[in-house]
This record gives sequence, structure tokens and C-alpha cells, in this order.
Amino acid sequence: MARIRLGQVDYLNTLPVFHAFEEGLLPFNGELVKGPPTMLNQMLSAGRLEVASISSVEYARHIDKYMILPRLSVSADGPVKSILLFSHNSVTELDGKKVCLTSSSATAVALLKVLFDHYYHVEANFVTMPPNLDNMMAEGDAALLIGDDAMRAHLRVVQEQLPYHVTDLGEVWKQFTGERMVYALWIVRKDFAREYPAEVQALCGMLAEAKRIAGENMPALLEKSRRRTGMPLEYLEEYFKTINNEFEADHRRALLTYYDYCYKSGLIEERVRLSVWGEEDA
Ligand SMILES: C=C(O[C@@H]1C=C(C(=O)O)C=C[C@H]1O)C(=O)O
Repeated sequence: MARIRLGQVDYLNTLPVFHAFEEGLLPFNGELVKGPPTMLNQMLSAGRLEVASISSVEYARHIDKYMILPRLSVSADGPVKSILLFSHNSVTELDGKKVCLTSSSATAVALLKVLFDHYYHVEANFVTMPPNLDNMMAEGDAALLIGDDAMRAHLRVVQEQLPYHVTDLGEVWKQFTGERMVYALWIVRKDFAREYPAEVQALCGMLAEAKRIAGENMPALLEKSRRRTGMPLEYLEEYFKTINNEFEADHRRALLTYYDYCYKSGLIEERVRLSVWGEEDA
């Protein structure tokens, strides 16, 4: 029996899928590997994980090697609250300025570049840095943060009344395209899926069960999130209402729209078709 190394993006937005795994509520006898998206992106690509939640743009960069697991994503329809650009001035004034990008992200980095190219028509200089708001704002004119880092930074901006503009890229994307945005997917390595289809099928069942369990245990999940991050309960409650973890027809159309723009901006090399585990043409 193949042991599955399962990568978990270590942000709140994957908890509605991973909570039951963390709590040992499922008969999963593989290994859970936690880290920021870019770490898991690399590990999956290097064959050091079999399955992982990773940056959605990464799928488009490895379509020959990857398959999408059904009915799973991290997405939001409009404002997402955790993909945020902090800036000293408004975004339209960032032409020729320095924008610091979190080293944890791939999807949001590409989304920012797409929006700069096609929506704001702004050409900035990008530098990649560890996710630290103060260092980034000292170094450049704007800072892109994602996940819990972005949420913490936003709370600080409000509490300490820091004089920054805060732009929610999910909201801008929705204004621009009318679509939701899919930030993360659950991906299996194709070579592994071909060799161990029964294990992948069983894992898909567990992931579906895990979502159901989390949905029925929101008070416990919220309390765990509060303990883990120190963020206020109401803020977390709103966040979990904002994040969606499905992958249906709307998500697919939205994702393909995003990939189209990534292609136009030279951020991915080929046009993409979605190959989803268990579907006819996968
Ligand atoms: C919405 C989010 O989606 C995340 C954004 C990612 C990226 O930018 O590469 C990767 C995984 C997601 O968990 C977030 O973390 O805030």
C-alpha cells in the first residue's frame, strides 16, 4: 500500500478541508506536510509529495505532470480578505515604483501582474521578499501579502491606523472580469495516480468526508483558528464565510479566464485544459 505524503498549505483557508485530518478524525495513514504555498509547489514538482493543495497557477505550469482532484479549491467570489496589496499611495500611482512580493505566493503574484498589465496599466519593478509588512513597506512602495500574513497585516493597519491603502485583489479581479477567483487547487501527481488509482480514490473520499465534518464543526474550527492565530472570532467567522472550497462549473470558467490572462502576460507558457481526476477525458 502506497503511503501518501499530503501537502497542506498552512493557512486558515485550507482548514475547512484539513481540520479533520489534523484532528485524526479520518483513517488517513499517510503523512501530512505543512508549509507555505511556494514550498509545497516545489515539493510536489520535485516528487517529494504525492498530493497537495498548491497555488492554482502551478497546475498550468505542469499540466503534463498533474491532475486536479474534484470538488476542492480555495476560492472567493469577489473580496477574499487575504490577498492584499498594501501601498503608500493608490495603485494607479505605482508606475515605475518598487513593489515587494511575498515569497510565499505564486497565484497572487501572477494575479497582481495580470491586473497591473490589463486593468491598471501600471508597470512596476518587482522584488520578492519574505512576508513581513514593515520590511516590505520600508523597502518599496507597496507590498503583496497572502493568507494569514495578509490578515494579520490588515488587522495591524486597522488597529495601529497605519496610513496604507489596502487593495483586495479578489475584489479587483471580480470588477475586472465578473468572475470569482480560484487561488488553490488540490493536485495529485499523474504518475502516482496512474500507479495507485485505488489509493487516490480513497483519498478523494476522505477529502469529501473531511469537508463535511468541518462544515458540521464550525464552532470547533473557529476556536482552533482563534487559538492558532490570535485573531478575533468575528473576523475569522467573516473570513470563513468569504472562503469557498468547492470546484464547480463557475470555478472552472473563472480559472480558465485567469489562465488566459496569465498566458497573455507571459506568466504561463501554454493554454490550459483542466484534467480532473475521475472525469471521462482526464
Ligand atoms: C486566498 C488565498 O489563497 C492562497 C494563495 C496562493 C498563492 O498566491 O500562491 C496559494 C494557495 C492559497 O492558499 C490565501 O492564502 O490568501
